[in-house]
Amino acid sequence: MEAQVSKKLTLTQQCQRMVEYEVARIYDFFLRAPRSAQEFMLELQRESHIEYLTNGLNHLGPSFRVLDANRPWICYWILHSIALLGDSVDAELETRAIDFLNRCQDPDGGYGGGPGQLPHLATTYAAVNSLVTLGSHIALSSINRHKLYTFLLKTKQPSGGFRMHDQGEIDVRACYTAISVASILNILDDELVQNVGNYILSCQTFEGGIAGEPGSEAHGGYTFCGLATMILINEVHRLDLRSLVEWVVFRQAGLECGFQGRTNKLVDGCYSFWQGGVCSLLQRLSLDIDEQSVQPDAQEVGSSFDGLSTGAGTSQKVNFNDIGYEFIKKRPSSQPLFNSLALQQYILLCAQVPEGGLRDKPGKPKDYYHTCYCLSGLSLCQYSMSMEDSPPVPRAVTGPYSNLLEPIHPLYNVVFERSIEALDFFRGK
Ligand SMILES: CC(C)=CCC/C(C)=C/CC/C(C)=C/COP(=O)(O)OP(=O)(O)O
Ligand SMILES: [Zn+2]
Repeated sequence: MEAQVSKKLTLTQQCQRMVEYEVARIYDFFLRAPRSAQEFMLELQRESHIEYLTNGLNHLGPSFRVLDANRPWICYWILHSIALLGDSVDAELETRAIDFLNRCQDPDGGYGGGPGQLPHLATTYAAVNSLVTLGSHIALSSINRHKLYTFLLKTKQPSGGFRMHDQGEIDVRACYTAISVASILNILDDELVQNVGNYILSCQTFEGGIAGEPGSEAHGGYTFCGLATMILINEVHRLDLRSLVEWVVFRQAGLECGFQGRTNKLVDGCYSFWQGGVCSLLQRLSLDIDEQSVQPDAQEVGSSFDGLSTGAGTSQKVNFNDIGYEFIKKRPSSQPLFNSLALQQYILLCAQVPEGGLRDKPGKPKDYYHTCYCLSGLSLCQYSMSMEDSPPVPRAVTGPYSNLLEPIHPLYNVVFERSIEALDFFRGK
């Protein structure tokens, strides 16, 4: 009887078995295939992806009712994916996108999910990142920064957290989206930063990862948001970085070596960015992690990462708006914290749909969200072994070197060059 009960599989275990079977089938086919077929399977189908994405943007008009409260997100996922693929939209589509996002901008600041909808932090982040990705003077100057700052202050809570929207939920996503847009727009100040670090700290769990809110389970999406926020407000040393490293390195899992979002859950292509992003940020923090290892109390003292302030125990006034620039100057440790080649194989063989678009895992349909975050993760992998200013060496890129994507700024997840252009543009404001 006991033996029978123990053989019963939970739903997650049953799904895990089905995915394992499907993944084993794909890898078996790949390993037995002739070299030319293997090369094809590992090729990024750039043209098909661009076609799938451009079609999506063309259909984002008023008749596009699916995900109606999410249209700035669809814009961001598509525009960012196209930019990662080294392409851009034509002038007419660009003008339509700017006009549409402008109609989502609330007269009192921030962006809603569609024209006339309540401003929301998540769609504000998506709209700002879309406009930064478009990058033109018209796109960047369409953002009303003064009103946006007022909106951010309205969402700010005394606990340090932010509310997603008027009467909305308070969580780590809200902190990240608020701080990220304030940072790239050069409007981040002491008032917005006040107590944010305490809130994020209260969400780091016993496992080492970060949860959406205090008392919840550590999750890759929130861990990226929490870690990026702590870096942007110059308080990353307050996290327990060693336990964060230990948590994230074990999230690359399964036969397929993709990332899972949380312990004992299934691998999913989108975590290539959320968890891959955590690894990539931590790779640039290796000195701070070493410091915590030799001096466990470094967390408590006012140290912050080098290049911005002095060492432990001293507190020097930092210009928050310089952090986006300074962080990427930090030399990453030469080795990534995860198996980059195996993750690239997962993305290309299992998450890529050769006809265009990327997905969570075999058996799931493609969508713009997974296309965006699988490609963002693939880009992180490709550049994970390269030093500043040098292109990746061929052995760092799985498949042909023509698979190479544009690099991203790991704190904002916009194409690197556009992020610097936007930082320069708003610095002068
Ligand atoms: C910038 C921004 C808005 C970031 C959002 C970050 C993000 C992806 C958060 C994850 C949310 C969450 C708890 C998903 C769990 O879904 P699930 O239970 O279906 O998936 P799982 O089994 O993989 O955990
Ligand atoms: Zn996913």
